Amino acid sequence: MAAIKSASSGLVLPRPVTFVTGNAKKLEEVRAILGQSIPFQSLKLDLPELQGEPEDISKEKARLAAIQVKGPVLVEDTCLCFNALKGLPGPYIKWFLQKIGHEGLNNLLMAYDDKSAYALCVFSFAVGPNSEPITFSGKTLGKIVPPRGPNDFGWDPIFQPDGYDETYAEMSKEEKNKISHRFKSLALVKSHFAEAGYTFQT
Ligand SMILES: O=c1[nH]c(=O)c2ncn([C@@H]3O[C@H](COP(=O)(O)OP(=O)(O)OP(=O)(O)O)[C@@H](O)[C@H]3O)c2[nH]1
Ligand SMILES: [Mg+2]
Repeated sequence: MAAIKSASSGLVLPRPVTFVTGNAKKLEEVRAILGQSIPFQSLKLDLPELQGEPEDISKEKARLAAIQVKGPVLVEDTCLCFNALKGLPGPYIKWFLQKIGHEGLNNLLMAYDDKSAYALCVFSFAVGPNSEPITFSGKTLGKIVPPRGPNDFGWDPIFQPDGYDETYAEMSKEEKNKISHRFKSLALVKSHFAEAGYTFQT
């Protein structure tokens, strides 16, 4: 799908952007963080859980999503990386969380003094199925702690961002959305959209 360069400003996208995710909690946060800054629609699709480096995984997700949507897409892939384990579980956190839970994730670090970790969110934007996706990475540093706070979203109860006494789960949504990996990644997406001056074909 070709994007057209408008005479006056930036690229004209063939359609509004579709944020593709199977995760309702991600969608909630993306809506709260983006507000009206980037108009988007959402599509619930369970994209394959890919292997590899975070940026490559996110780009490939965007390619697969753009093929299905046949238009401009945003996707994101989230990693939780333990420094003592050289970045693992990283992109495989979904399965680790599902299989061993918060306690098991804490136990993985039992043999190490270093409990430091980072949450990484890599958004990818693709104009269409034939265009190379662009990635935007946001990282929040913190440490892994025994679970505290409501169990609404994934590993939020065991991630305590640096400089805070609360885990992500104990913070209000507004507070998390001001400092989170997702907020930082979306700040770059917003800047990109502002610089590119995208408009949409009607
Ligand atoms: O406590 C959390 N706080 C967060 O801010 C957060 N963001 C993602 N996750 C979880 O980490 C895994 C990422 O895997 P993931 O990126 O493949 O997501 P997903 O498969 O759920 O959705 P998607 O791939 O369809 O977008 C999944 O288990 C997500 O539930 C989070 N947990
Ligand atoms: Mg996924």
